Amino acid sequence: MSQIITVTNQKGGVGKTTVAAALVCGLHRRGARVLGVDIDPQGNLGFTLGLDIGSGHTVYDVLKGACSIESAIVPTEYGDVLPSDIMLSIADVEFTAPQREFMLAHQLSFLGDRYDFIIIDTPPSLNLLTINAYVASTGLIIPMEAEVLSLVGISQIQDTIDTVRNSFNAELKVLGILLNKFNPRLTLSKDILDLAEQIAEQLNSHVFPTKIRRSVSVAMAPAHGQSVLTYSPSSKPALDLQDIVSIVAGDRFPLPKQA
Ligand SMILES: Nc1ncnc2c1ncn2[C@@H]1O[C@H](COP(=O)(O)OP(=O)(O)OP(=O)(O)O)[C@@H](O)[C@H]1O
Repeated sequence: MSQIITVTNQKGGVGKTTVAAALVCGLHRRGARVLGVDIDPQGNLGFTLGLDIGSGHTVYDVLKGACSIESAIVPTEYGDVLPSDIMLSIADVEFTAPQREFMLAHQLSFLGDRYDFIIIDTPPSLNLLTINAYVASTGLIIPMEAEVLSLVGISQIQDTIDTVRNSFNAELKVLGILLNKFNPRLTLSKDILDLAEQIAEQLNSHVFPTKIRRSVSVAMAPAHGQSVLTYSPSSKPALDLQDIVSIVAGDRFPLPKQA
């Protein structure tokens, strides 16, 4: 069975796409069969993985029932991708069918055992698409920027997780909170770590022991159609993200020797 992991936080710019792209690329390099699903209308996951945006079917077409999920998946050097579409921004008003929370889970079920991992990148909001991702998922990773404002609004994610667990997907787990743009030398970052640990406890989860350090290489990688993992593999954030990939990959998919 596929492990389906959604990278989520309704706050913008905390590193969702950075983490999702690193997971797709890192798991693919370890020989896992991996699909990245981009449900953020901004389309940044596809862009980061080198996709030519706007050239084929998208997850929007799939959810509308206009094409099969198989026909919309695009293989890339870094793993398969189901690209996003700006039209997803009106999904909340457009998709009104009963059971609309299950649209994505239903479509992913057609893939059977084709993938070991499906990684879903989400928009900075808690809308119908985010709920669809939570309903389809086995686990969530919540990236947070290591600053106070990043913690504001976290209770809304908690409420959404509770709703999904109570009504749609009782098995949904929070795999962990992932602190990003972390500066271990700042006292503030230590205070943030304490707060993040309290939040994680409320979610029955933990803060990943590895924090993602800040580096400009992360911001430069998407312009080259790459995750920071391949764009700047020895940079601090790439090393940190490799740790997270290792945790997700487990013993089944160790890092190949030449990587
Ligand atoms: N560790 C880091 N060091 C430096 N810059 C980073 C780091 N992580 C992310 N960034 C930069 O921060 C910005 C936001 O990152 P990203 O797009 O991954 O966040 P997001 O949560 O997906 O955003 P959105 O909510 O808009 O979808 C990008 O410019 C990215 O390059």
